[in-house]
Amino acid sequence: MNGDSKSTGAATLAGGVHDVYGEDRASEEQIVTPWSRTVASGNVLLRDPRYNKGLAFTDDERDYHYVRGLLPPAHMSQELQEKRLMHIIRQYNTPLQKYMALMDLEERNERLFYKLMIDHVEELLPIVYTPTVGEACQKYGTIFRRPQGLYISLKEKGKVYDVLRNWPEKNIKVIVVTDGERILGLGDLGCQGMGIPVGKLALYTALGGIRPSECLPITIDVGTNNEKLLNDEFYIGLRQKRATGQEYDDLLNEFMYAAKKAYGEKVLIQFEDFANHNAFNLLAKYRSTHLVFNDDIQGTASVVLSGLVASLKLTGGTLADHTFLFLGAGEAGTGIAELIALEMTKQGKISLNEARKRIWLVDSKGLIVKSRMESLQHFKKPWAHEHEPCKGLLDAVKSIRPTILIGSSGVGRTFTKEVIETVSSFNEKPVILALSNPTSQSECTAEEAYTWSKGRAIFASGSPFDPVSINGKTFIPGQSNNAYIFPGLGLGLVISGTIRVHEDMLLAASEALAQQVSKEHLEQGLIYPPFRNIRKISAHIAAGVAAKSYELGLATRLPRPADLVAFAESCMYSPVYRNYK
Ligand SMILES: NC(=O)C1=CN([C@@H]2O[C@H](COP(=O)(O)OP(=O)(O)OC[C@H]3O[C@@H](n4cnc5c(N)ncnc54)[C@H](OP(=O)(O)O)[C@@H]3O)[C@@H](O)[C@H]2O)C=CC1
Ligand SMILES: CC(=O)C(=O)O
Ligand SMILES: [Mg+2]
Repeated sequence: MNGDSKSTGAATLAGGVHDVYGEDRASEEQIVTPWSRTVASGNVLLRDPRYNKGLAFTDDERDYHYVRGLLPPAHMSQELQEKRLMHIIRQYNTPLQKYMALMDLEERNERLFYKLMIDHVEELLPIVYTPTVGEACQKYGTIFRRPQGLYISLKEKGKVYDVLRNWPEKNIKVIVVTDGERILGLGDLGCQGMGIPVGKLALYTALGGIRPSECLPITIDVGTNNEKLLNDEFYIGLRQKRATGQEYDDLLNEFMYAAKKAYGEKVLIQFEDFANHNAFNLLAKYRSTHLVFNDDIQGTASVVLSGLVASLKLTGGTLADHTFLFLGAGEAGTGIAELIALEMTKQGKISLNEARKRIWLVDSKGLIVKSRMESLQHFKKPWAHEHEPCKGLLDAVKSIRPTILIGSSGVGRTFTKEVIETVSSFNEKPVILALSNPTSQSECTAEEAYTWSKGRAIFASGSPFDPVSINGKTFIPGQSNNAYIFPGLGLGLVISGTIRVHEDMLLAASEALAQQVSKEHLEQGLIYPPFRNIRKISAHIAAGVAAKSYELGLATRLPRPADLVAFAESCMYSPVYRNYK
């Protein structure tokens, strides 16, 4: 018995605080009981990030909730706090310091964090999301302070449901899950991939309006093959090589069914940054039993298709009039290719086979052609057309003569001067998308695309680039990133009570996004609307997705709201401080 003052004779410790539960006096060997109050008032209220509002507590609130004296006497509105925080964040020298400051803020004051994110989305997105989140994942063990999200490792096999029940929130609507094997274009970061689900879910709230308490970031830790991490004393994950085969499948399966048991049939599970040897299989296995989608395959496809549809207004022609060449034939590349082909079949009298013939992909071994069929992974086979082998991208560009060039290889600086000059030599307005993240892995920079194409490229990239000035003309590069799609897509699925994701919903999301591109945007060479309008954009995407879901009979929230955009907007989380009684 360690907390009994009678037995020890010491009723107080540490400046007179009554140590009722004995934590302070317990020696390191003694066992203590973790304990916390359940009603948030006083110091507990101030330290609860969901309810804390710092100096914005009114005098009455300070009285009623026992915080008088726990705060300095001044009052500060949320707007003034926001101004102060932005000032502090802008003082930091490096993006990683800003990232850490923002994560600390989220831990301290959730509403203020989201107010900042929403009001300064263009400035803060590159911090909380790509590219900075990539660096944060690489250094996650070193910068680790408090855990965010739920870790399910091989050690939890057989207990996954219990682990999910440990999460403090019970009403979960969206899970983003990774196993950390393909984090952006940075490869296997093991357990440190947690930064990605955390970042994606912050965007679900800030960009898509899903309540923070309804979001659950999860990392499944099956080990890592990253030697550097395995030898890093600060690594936070299991120190073993990745489990594969049955052992991997069993843990994933246990997780998928435990998630449904814990949160219901309609919990949305977004697969994120799995390596392609698992990603396609997981999607195929669970798409008919769970509400799932793979962001890298499907979300990316939807955002890229949207940008391409918008770009047709600049280049002319229909999708089927274009020739597409991808560098990278993995999740992103083949996912985009499939959706483009599907859209072509919907637009015209063209078969899927005919549509696919307009699309070519290059992988690490060269152009995907028929003669390679035997050795190709299943997701590449539909793209193996009759053609001579081409070793590198440049040869493929010369031979295929694409009108649209898309980078999805995860390898930086692969769109060389020669590649861009060649593609620009036979296109008045070449469409060039350098999708790979983070910035270091981008196939080219915005400046390179505009300079080497002599200002003619219609360019967008996965990670943001600043505007570029060439010979007095300013070019504004767009960001082609699935962050435009998944928050609105998820919102649409959640508010309509959708039970399964259908490809037509991805097309609906894509179309809704393309509709937000105005004439003025196009005149500036932009094929995506600015992120600053993202909440409105997300509401439109959500409405498009929900409408499609009702049409397909997959929505369970009845009756169908008449005005789905207004309904989506009304469902969105607002970070404005609430009054407490
Ligand atoms: N902008 C956005 O919204 C998104 C961007 N991405 C980015 O796209 C990139 C790829 O992701 P993902 O498709 O999931 O990855 P995958 O690993 O599934 O695919 C990568 C592909 O690139 C090929 N590749 C690798 N190196 C080379 C090379 N030197 N030359 C030619 N091809 C090469 C691989 O070839 P092989 O098959 O032969 O190994 C593979 O086909 C990442 O950087 C990721 O961050 C992903 C999703 C969304
Ligand atoms: C954006 C994204 O999902 C990726 O790069 O993996
Ligand atoms: Mg991803």
